[in-house]
Amino acid sequence: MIQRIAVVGAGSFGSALASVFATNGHEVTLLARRDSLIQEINQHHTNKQYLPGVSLHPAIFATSDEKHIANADLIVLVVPSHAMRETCERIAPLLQSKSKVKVAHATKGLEVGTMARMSTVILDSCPFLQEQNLAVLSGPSHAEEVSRELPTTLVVASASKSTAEYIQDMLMNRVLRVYTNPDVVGAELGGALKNIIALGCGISDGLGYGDNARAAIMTRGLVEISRLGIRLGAAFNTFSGLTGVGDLIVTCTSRHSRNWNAGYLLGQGFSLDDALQKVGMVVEGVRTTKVALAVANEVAVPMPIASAIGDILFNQKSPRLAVDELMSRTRTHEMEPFIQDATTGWMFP
Ligand SMILES: NC(=O)c1ccc[n+]([C@@H]2O[C@H](COP(=O)([O-])OP(=O)(O)OC[C@H]3O[C@@H](n4cnc5c(N)ncnc54)[C@H](O)[C@@H]3O)[C@@H](O)[C@H]2O)c1
Ligand SMILES: O=P(O)(O)OC[C@H](O)CO
Repeated sequence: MIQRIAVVGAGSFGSALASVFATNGHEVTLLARRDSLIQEINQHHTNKQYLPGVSLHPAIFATSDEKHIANADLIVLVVPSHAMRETCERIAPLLQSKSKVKVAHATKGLEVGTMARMSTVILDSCPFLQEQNLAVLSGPSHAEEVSRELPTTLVVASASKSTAEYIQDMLMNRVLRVYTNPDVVGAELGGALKNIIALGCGISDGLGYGDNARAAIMTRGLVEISRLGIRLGAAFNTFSGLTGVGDLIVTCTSRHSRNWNAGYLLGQGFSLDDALQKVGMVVEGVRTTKVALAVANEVAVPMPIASAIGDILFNQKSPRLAVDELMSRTRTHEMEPFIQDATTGWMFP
């Protein structure tokens, strides 16, 4: 059945998702802020700043008039994490009489200050919404490829199977395969925390270190983010799925990745401000590093790689020194949790 979908945020991923929904025959309104972009999307079906060389589906209707949100069957929020609360607070009055509307978000970050996941921010600012109607879109899905209809997989996570399946049904097509998952916490944390590790891989590549170093950062980085995620309530299996290792692989190895590119520039010697300016799109990993380190400290989860990245980002530590320090940490076992063997002294998983 044709559904009315309002996509909020006309950056690279909002535009790509709007195009998928429109390709699948749904009625799509794309909420953008700049008049020039609205005209460009409606007249030329492009978004050259964020998706150069891509043709968006011509049926997408772009507007800045948020009243359109009130008529939607599904609202998809694709704004950066730092804009999620103000966006939700602004649209809340439009939704108050529509407590049953379905809301999904595709934002991969954590809120600075509250340390909250995005679904918590949405429910905090729109308390009349029902958790059962909320979903998270995540997984390895660079906008540059989704918008060119290159084969991609996504996960829609929701506490409600029927909400997840409703959105799965609207998104799936011959080039987009969508899985459902009940683990909202895991999907949100996997998507947000992998950005920290992608910054680290970019830094290592920017320093001129090789494939061995990148593989080490990805693997040990996955251990760290899973450890924190599980401590915060995520399911272990989610970190070995598309929203965990899948998204980690794509973000740590792709030339499209905003986080990897920002890290690469830092490794090459650019300042954080210059690196962010050069990337020109949202680099969620920077704020997420700050939040993750604060949370990890609170729950006593060790995150040596993330800490080193935090020192490079916020304490002007030289990337080369940070790598040297990581390499010379006290020797340890690979697997955990460990059980001490009284006879041999070895620890076994
Ligand atoms: N780009 C991708 O491939 C991709 C894929 C999956 C998920 N995501 C996630 O989607 C979210 C958006 O990323 P993106 O890559 O589309 O970003 P982007 O940098 O391409 O675009 C950001 C958009 O947000 C808008 N924006 C910025 N500040 C805002 C504010 N204060 N209020 C309202 N809107 C604001 C900008 O105008 C722009 O339209 C991020 O959390 C990102 O992690 C991105
Ligand atoms: O380009 P990045 O690094 O922001 O990553 C985008 C998506 O999270 C990839 O799935």
